[in-house]
Amino acid sequence: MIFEETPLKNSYVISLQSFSDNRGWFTRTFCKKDFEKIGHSEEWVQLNHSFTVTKGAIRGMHFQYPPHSEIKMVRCISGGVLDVIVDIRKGSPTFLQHFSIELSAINKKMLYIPKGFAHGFQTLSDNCELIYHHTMYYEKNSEGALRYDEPLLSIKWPLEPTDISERDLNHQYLTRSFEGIDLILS
Ligand SMILES: Cc1cn([C@H]2C[C@H](O)[C@@H](COP(=O)(O)OP(=O)(O)O[C@H]3O[C@@H](C)C(=O)[C@@H](O)[C@H]3O)O2)c(=O)[nH]c1=O
Repeated sequence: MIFEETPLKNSYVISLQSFSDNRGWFTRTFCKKDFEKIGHSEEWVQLNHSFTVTKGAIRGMHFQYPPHSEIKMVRCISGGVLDVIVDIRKGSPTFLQHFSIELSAINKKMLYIPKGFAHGFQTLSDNCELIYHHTMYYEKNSEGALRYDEPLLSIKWPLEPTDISERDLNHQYLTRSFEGIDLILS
């Protein structure tokens, strides 16, 4: 596994190393020892899997408020997505900056998303499947979100949005008073 820190401190693009032969390939997607090198010691307590039918669909930008802030790791196992994270850590030098990367079944890249980030993606093909690892249990009442079209973020989605959930269309725009997530409370 190769870990490359993104410009947003503590978030990583992880490239997997595949062993190929005539049968196909084999790759490791998690190793406690390797992840300890980037300071990861928490347990994954939930694994989730989503399927999105339509190319151009957007899901996001989601996070959980403290004390349920979580580390997330995402991998696309069918199709491809533009995956986007936004730094909403209070006091962070990269506060409200975002990073995006294509994750696909072909490139097998994973994104490691620390606490205090919002996450979302747009599908670049039909029939996209994503696998998520989470260090916190899903807490409906702690869900938070930014809008995918938030002007303070200026995320450039590559495709015209084709499908967005009612919930995601109803998130509020940020106000200038938004100071971010205080991770001391996590
Ligand atoms: C996220 C989640 C949802 N649910 C339920 C709530 C709801 O009835 C149904 C669908 O939920 P949502 O509409 O929030 O699904 P979705 O919009 O796909 O939410 C996901 O979006 C991406 C961007 C993420 O980063 C994920 O962590 C997650 O928030 O599944 C769970 O039971 N457990 C979970 O962990």
